[in-house]
Amino acid sequence: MLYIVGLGLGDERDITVRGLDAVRSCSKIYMEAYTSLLSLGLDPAALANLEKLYGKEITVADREMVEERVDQVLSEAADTDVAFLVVGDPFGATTHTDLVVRAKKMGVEVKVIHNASVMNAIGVCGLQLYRYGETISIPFFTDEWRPDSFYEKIQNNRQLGLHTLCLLDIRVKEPTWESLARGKKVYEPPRFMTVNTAISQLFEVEEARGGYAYRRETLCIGVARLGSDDQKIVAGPMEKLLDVDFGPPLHCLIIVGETHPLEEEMLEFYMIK
Ligand SMILES: C[S@@+](CC[C@H](N)C(=O)[O-])C[C@H]1O[C@@H](n2cnc3c(N)ncnc32)[C@H](O)[C@@H]1O
Repeated sequence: MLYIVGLGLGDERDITVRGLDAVRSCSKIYMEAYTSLLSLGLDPAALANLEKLYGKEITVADREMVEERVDQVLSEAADTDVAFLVVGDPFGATTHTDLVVRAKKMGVEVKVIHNASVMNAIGVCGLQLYRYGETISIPFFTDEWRPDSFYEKIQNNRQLGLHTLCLLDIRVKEPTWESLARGKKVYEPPRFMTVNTAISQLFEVEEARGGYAYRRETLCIGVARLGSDDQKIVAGPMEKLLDVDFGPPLHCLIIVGETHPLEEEMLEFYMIK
């Protein structure tokens, strides 16, 4: 059996009771290591805390490993119980549908144990979840690569009066271009996009596109470390959020659409002074 277990957004104790029972019953535990800090091994204390609470050794599985060795994980799951841990919910934003499809094709039974995701915990900002449009991802711009296809999506959402959740790039274990050309991979240091970088990139795109999807005064909400004890949520005009220090990752950003009076009342609590 393959258990795909959501860990939630806070710390190791956010696992559900059902998730913990499943993990403790498994003989092998993998953890997805490309969409969150906790699982990145960048915080060794967090990993040690997980292992201590779960009473199991955890193999951190980076994107390369999941892509290249998934069949090995699935063969193990055909013979014994294996848990694959995902920070947040297994189907929140980074879907693990491909893993489920492959498992099912190999005849491996799958059980999913859900948890909170950035996609629903964001409700704490006060904007109603059913008034969001398409979620977008903002990638880091480089000198050669400045993809901005998210712009049309923001524009569509805003034309419909809907809010836009922007997920911000995480670059972990990315090989440098030069090392790929040389045929021997050397990895870039890990990077996480801040709310500030996301806003500067959005301004750059807006300027290049002629400017009508959003403006410097558009109301936005910057969110950092959602679900943890030190989460930070600040609402205000986009240009003012540029100067706010949101602290350590992970960050995301909301471009606010048309608001309902109750949404506005809640937003007041987060408004920049
Ligand atoms: C691809 S999603 C991962 C989704 C995860 N499986 C879940 O269900 O929450 C990763 C992006 O979501 C956002 N994110 C995830 N966790 C967050 C948190 N605790 N606080 C703020 N943003 C977060 C960041 O922008 C990050 O780059």
